[in-house]
Amino acid sequence: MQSSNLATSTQGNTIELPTNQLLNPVNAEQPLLWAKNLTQLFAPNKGFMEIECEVYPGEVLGIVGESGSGKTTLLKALSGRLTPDSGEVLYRNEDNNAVSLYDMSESQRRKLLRTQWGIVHQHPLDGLRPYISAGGNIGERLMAIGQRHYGDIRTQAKNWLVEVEIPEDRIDDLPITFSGGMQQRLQIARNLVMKPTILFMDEPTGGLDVSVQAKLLDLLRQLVSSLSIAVVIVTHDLGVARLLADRLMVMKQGRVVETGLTDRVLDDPKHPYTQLLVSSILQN
Ligand SMILES: Nc1ncnc2c1ncn2[C@@H]1O[C@H](COP(=O)(O)OP(=O)(O)OP(=O)(O)O)[C@@H](O)[C@H]1O
Repeated sequence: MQSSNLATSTQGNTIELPTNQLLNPVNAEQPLLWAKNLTQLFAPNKGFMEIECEVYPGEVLGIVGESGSGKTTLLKALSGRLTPDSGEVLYRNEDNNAVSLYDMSESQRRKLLRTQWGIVHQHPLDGLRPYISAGGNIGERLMAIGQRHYGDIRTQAKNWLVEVEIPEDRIDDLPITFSGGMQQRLQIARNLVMKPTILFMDEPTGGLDVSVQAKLLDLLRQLVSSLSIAVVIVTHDLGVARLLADRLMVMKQGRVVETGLTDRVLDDPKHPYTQLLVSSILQN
């Protein structure tokens, strides 16, 4: 198992990674995050049931399924934002200890989310502070992990704007003056600047025009692979899943009906529901 604390960014810059991030996800043997018998039901068949899943360091896990199958609710529970009815979510922390997300205090969980994890929402303004500058949106996350040097923070914010293809002279502009695609790229920069161990994304390209979607997907793919971050991405778009995910979990009515490597699941689906999902894409 190889580990390193340096990686090359999409712009060729060297980016420092936390020492607990592994650059060779395929050999990572222990999950970073895992769920045991996780259930959350708002009403019969509304939510998710008896979920068992693991996320390994550096891998991209895609959660796919039709609208209403429970993907977003599951993502919220996995990312510490929704206490489930029953079951456990465990996380391997920086000391290599397994900690139970919902046994922590609310403030410990919030701190974990602020300092070690990233969350990219479908609607960028849900994940940005609209009335502080673009640079401030990025810098705030660095301050959350204890950085205090204003000059360094501004330099890193500028580098990340460039990384996500936003002109650096927009650093003092408010996100509300940005296009939807730029806002989404800023949200991604805000989440990646503190080098999270896990990034949770809910339909990150969902609200964007098709041409903007393609560019953003390409950028995401490059960033995720160069930083070797573990990602859990919810999408109903199998094209997005194919492009980004190493492994897929297919959900139907709150249950996981199939899991496997992305190419296997999409090219040779075993469950009739997955077969239906895949064939409906092929017919479009
Ligand atoms: N807070 C809530 N209270 C009651 N019902 C809810 C709540 N949140 C979600 N649901 C219901 O749970 C089910 C699963 O919703 P969820 O948003 O997780 O599905 P999804 O697969 O992400 O769908 P979509 O792709 O449309 O976002 C839906 O029937 C939804 O209406």
